[in-house]
Amino acid sequence: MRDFIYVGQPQRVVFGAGSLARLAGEIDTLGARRALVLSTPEQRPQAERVVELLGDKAAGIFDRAVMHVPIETAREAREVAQKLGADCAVAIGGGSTTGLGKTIALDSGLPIIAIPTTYAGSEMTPIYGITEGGLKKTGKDARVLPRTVIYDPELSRTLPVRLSITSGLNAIAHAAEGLYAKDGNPVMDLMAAEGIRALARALPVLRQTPDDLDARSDALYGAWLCGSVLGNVGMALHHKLCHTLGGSFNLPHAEVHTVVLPHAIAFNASAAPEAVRRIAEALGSDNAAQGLQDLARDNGAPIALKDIGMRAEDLDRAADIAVSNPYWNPRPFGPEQRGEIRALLQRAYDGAPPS
Ligand SMILES: NC(=O)C1=CN([C@@H]2O[C@H](COP(=O)(O)OP(=O)(O)OC[C@H]3O[C@@H](n4cnc5c(N)ncnc54)[C@H](O)[C@@H]3O)[C@@H](O)[C@H]2O)C=CC1
Ligand SMILES: O=C(O)/C=C\C(=O)CC(=O)O
Repeated sequence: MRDFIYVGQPQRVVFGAGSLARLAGEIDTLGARRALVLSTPEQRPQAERVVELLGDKAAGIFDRAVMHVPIETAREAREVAQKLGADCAVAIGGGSTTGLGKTIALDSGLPIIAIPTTYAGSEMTPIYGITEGGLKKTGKDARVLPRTVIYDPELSRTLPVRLSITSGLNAIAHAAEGLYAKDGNPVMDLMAAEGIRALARALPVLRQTPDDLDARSDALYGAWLCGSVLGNVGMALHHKLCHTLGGSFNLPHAEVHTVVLPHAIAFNASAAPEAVRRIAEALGSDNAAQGLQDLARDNGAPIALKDIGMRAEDLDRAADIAVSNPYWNPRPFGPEQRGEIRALLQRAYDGAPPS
């Protein structure tokens, strides 16, 4: 019998090839006048293109976004926004740039327009992350949810193939865990299954032809759906393991998601059989966990933690951290399950088949 709570998120989403051209109109719709444009150093040329498009609606560029949002960078960006008299920020880039925008919004309330160029999905969530003194903390706050999101598949054409695949699997992870979230609902289930389907279809095409605009559009559509799921329901074991490995051992975000996901899904398979059946169906596979590892490996993405910078001697500490403050999960993974989580991490480290 159905029993759920659904809360819609107040966001405006503009999707389509060439939709970057609608940015100035979207700033008007927000009632704003001067935008600070945020980017990573690598994406400064895209930020400059935005400034050119905006003319006198551009207050300036802050191009120092980096992964996991160091608090010093967030403070600096906030000061620059204030000094330049910006009344909104435009974040053009992946999760790192969107994350920087979110930390500005957290204190200042400055509205954010996100223009995602990866498939991380942060633009659809009220989740923020910030790193202080080497420790990353995450939180949820409605103030950080971007007010407007412009999805222009043209902008992701330059995303390197490896990051296209791993970022797509980062998105799939949001949907996969959404299907067994304790606060899930039928709308999110539909979005999750459709998001996984779209990405599973698009990624092999992008591996072969990274410039294919239809596949870029399909992947970004999947990222929107999967990001929406993450924004609406809770995270579980998989995200906890990735936050532990990324935050405490500085592993690359999308790659960690890619490697860990098959193992987390295998761990949860007996406790959430219907969710896992739906993941497999959306992947077009008869085994969800193996289907996810195949999707990664067949498209040139890493499947072993040892290949993305993890050290064998850190596995014990990773298991300790992960079980010390667990997220809700359909199969418990607190201190009593430490041995099972350590074994899961070993399989992920080795790149073994999920079991
Ligand atoms: N709060 C949330 O809901 C979520 C937050 N995140 C956060 O996002 C961060 C990771 O974001 P990602 O998108 O994986 O990577 P990223 O934003 O760090 O981008 C990785 C690299 O790719 C470059 N890049 C991005 N798009 C490009 C394009 N179209 N063409 C060429 N280069 C491009 C960037 O400039 C950067 O150098 C992490 O800090 C993670 O914690 C990720 C997912 C959800
Ligand atoms: O793991 C994810 O992809 C989702 C959430 C985060 O990364 C949290 C953050 O913003 O750092």
